[in-house]
Amino acid sequence: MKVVIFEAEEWEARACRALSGNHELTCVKERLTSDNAAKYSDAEVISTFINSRLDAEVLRHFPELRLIATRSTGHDHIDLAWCAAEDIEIANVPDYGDVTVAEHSFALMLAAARYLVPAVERTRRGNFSQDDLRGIELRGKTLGVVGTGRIGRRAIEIARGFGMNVVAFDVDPDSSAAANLGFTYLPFAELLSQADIVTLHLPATPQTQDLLSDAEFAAMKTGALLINTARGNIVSVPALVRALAEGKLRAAGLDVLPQEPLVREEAEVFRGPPLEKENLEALVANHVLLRFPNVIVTPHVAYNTHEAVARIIETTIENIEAFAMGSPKNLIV
Ligand SMILES: NC(=O)C1=CN([C@@H]2O[C@H](COP(=O)(O)OP(=O)(O)OC[C@H]3O[C@@H](n4cnc5c(N)ncnc54)[C@H](O)[C@@H]3O)[C@@H](O)[C@H]2O)C=CC1
Ligand SMILES: O=C(O)C(=O)CO
Repeated sequence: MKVVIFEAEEWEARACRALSGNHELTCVKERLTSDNAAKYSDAEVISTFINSRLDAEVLRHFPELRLIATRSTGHDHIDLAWCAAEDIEIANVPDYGDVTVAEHSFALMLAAARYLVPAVERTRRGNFSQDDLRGIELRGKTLGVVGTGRIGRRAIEIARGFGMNVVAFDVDPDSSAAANLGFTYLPFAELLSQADIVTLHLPATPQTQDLLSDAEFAAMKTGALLINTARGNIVSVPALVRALAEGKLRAAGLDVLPQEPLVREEAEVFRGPPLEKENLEALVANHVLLRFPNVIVTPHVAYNTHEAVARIIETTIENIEAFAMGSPKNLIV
């Protein structure tokens, strides 16, 4: 099959040589966009990371396309309806990141709880003042986990190790996990009112867009922490800014933001057509958010450990081979 791997770092391109000789392989460093898609229009299989937006505008350039092998767990960057209508299958990597992402959530949680970033910035300037650096312990606090899939369950295991109480919400609760890991499912509103720290581990879908907005922040405990390693648009950033400005939240640790490509490539915004009002608002809100001293933002790196990226490429190769052999794996249904 003609296979094109986009967003491929050199080591990934080398790893992809493990694909069987039956395939014609092209590795491209850049992300896939409507500007470069036509160059690869005979591809039957494409693989991208999450920075390529695979919507109709891009995918219509690929008349031969049969499989998208996304090198991610999340698939909100792909137009599922278009793919279904065009008989394009999608395979993801569902289980590379539970440990890696859950550990990053705790890195953010501890950093937010102990003001780690301002503390380190201060000592780097030779300032050893302890003013405003008194934090909180995790032990004995209640963690609210939204989404008890692979990453959420791993986060719960870590939380139990810290001596935290755990409450959780999931649209598809897993009672045996609750019994085995020692946590309690609650309705979403109750979780918000009981949790000292809320951590998000659910996918971005039309149903989860702005799941946390003004009403949900109002329902949270004053002084609560929010951790988001899931997807940016699950949290309304204007509402989050209001909650921080009003002192409702103590701090937030965020690995993801809405409109990440816009934030990352701001110069592009001014080269292209004027932004829609909604996107402009998201961009402005992100900027305000980035200036709060009690907000820690990492650049969507929760997935990024040596172990996890090796698992991603290994599974992607397996996904492509399995599809080519007629016994597809990890298809999103
Ligand atoms: N920041 C990063 O680098 C990474 C972020 N992620 C994000 O983490 C998300 C979760 O990953 P996994 O735990 O592996 O997925 P998973 O599929 O194992 O678990 C997701 C859970 O969310 C639940 N869920 C779905 N809709 C919900 C709703 N409306 N309310 C409450 N729960 C809901 C599901 O029932 C499921 O239990 C991914 O979808 C992805 O967006 C994943 C990997 C890396
Ligand atoms: O695997 C995913 O869904 C990611 O977000 C990787 O960054």
